[in-house]
Amino acid sequence: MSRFSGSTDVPVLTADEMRAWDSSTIRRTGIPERVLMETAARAAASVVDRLYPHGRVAVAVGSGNNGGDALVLARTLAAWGRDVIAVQAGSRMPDEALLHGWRIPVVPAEGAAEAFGGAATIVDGLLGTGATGAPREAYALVIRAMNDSARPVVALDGPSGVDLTTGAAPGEAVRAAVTVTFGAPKRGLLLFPGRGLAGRIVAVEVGFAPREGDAARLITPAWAHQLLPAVPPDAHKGRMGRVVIVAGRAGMAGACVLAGTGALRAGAGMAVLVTPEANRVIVQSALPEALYTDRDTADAMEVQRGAAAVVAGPAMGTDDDSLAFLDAIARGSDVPLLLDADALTLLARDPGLRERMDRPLLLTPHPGEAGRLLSSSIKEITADPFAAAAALAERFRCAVLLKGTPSLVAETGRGTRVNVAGHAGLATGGNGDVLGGVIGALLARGMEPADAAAAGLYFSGRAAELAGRGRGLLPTDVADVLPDALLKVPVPGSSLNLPGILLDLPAAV
Ligand SMILES: NC(=O)C1=CN([C@@H]2O[C@H](COP(=O)(O)OP(=O)(O)OC[C@H]3O[C@@H](n4cnc5c(N)ncnc54)[C@H](O)[C@@H]3O)[C@@H](O)[C@H]2O)[C@@H](O)CC1
Ligand SMILES: [K+]
Repeated sequence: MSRFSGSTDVPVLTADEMRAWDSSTIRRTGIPERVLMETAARAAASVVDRLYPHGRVAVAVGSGNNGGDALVLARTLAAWGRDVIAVQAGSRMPDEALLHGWRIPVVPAEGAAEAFGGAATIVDGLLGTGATGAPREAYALVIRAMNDSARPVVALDGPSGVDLTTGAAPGEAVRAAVTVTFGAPKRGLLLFPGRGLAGRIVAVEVGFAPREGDAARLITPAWAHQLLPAVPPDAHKGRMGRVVIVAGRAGMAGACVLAGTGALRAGAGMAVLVTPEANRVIVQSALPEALYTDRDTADAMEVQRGAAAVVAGPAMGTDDDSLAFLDAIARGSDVPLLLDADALTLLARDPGLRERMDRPLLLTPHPGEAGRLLSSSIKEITADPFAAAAALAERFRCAVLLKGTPSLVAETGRGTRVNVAGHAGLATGGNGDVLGGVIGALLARGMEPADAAAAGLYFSGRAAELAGRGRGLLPTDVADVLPDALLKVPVPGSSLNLPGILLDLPAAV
């Protein structure tokens, strides 16, 4: 569950983008860097004071501006009457003047374990966006002492040791309970392993000017709901969108049922399931609300007549017959087409398929399928999913939903959207099929492919949150609560009154 204060626009930045935003703010507004630091550190101090109001606070100080934040925070907490001690990790302190004459005991890195042992809470102000590579020796020592202390750690801007652009942790890295991040969440806080080390993320506003240019953005509840077309009071099934679903080779009826269920639960006026005769009895018994068409005898053009969107691929098969049928489907209409699963494997085998169709297109690969489409390895895809999603969008001239944690939506010329709704309970076979159906329904209501993909991710994730956090969640459980997820913007659940946007990304169950 996340508290977004109703925001529709929350950027997700790389370290470079953050630095550029910082310097453009200073240039455009004349605000001194010291004031930004003061604001950031005071916000972080109030998070520490609200979440951990008792006992000594040990503040680990690096030699750059992240350490500067730490000193301002230390001084602020001291002025608020808190008992504060500083641990110096670098060969020098950032700027003692930041302490405004307040006397705070400082111990060297070698004294870190003892200082942390005597504290109730630790603040990590070692490294921020200016870090390069694995933390060097004195820093690594302090980080190890922090992690061994079993005290809650509040990280400033990011857990030290995590690359705030890629989420990589090449050496020692802080395991934080809370990360107070400045200006906007950094990419590396949403990508593993960084995401697993960041804890709860509080993004605080520190006085930056509005951002210029394209950046990745979070898919926020308010944004997703604002995109959702209203259901008119005089709606009829013809106006709510007919979704054609090509899924399930013989013996694989489940994929077809799940995609159809997703489409109908997301509000499609009608779902038409195109699947071999062998699947007919199962499909019609499991989902009597959907129409059935025999794929073996179907005419690709005829079957898409009256459709508002088409979803093709879940378990449809990767043999030559499936390729021929997919080709005929792709060329047989101009309404939006979503290609998932086997259809992506077929597209990788025959990329010319893209040139032979003339319609809005959305691809929804997982990293394995993305790797096949880009002729690269899964490792390369997951090392930089932002780049992979953008490369796919460019290569196939379409919207792309790259599945993962987080899932991303990219389209050339539009900033990437990052999903944080949902949890690992969605990691079950069949949830991708439901998602395809959900997005199909949103496409059928006239949403742009990238918007439908982003909203589909949000509403499916939100449904999983509503369905519960335990293990053993079935895709149909998620689909069944979709109507509730679609209903209204969730009310912020937090009563902590923190000075920023709270992202409570689920930890392990
Ligand atoms: N204007 C902004 O963007 C703001 C930035 N602020 C803070 O400033 C931070 C960025 O400050 P800096 O650019 O000074 O960078 P950092 O403070 O993140 O790190 C740079 C310092 O760490 C050292 N260092 C780099 N990599 C290291 C490694 N692997 N091991 C050991 N030492 C290493 C460098 O020699 C340098 O002294 C942000 O993360 C944030 O905390 C805040 O003051 C708020 C405003
Ligand atoms: K830090």
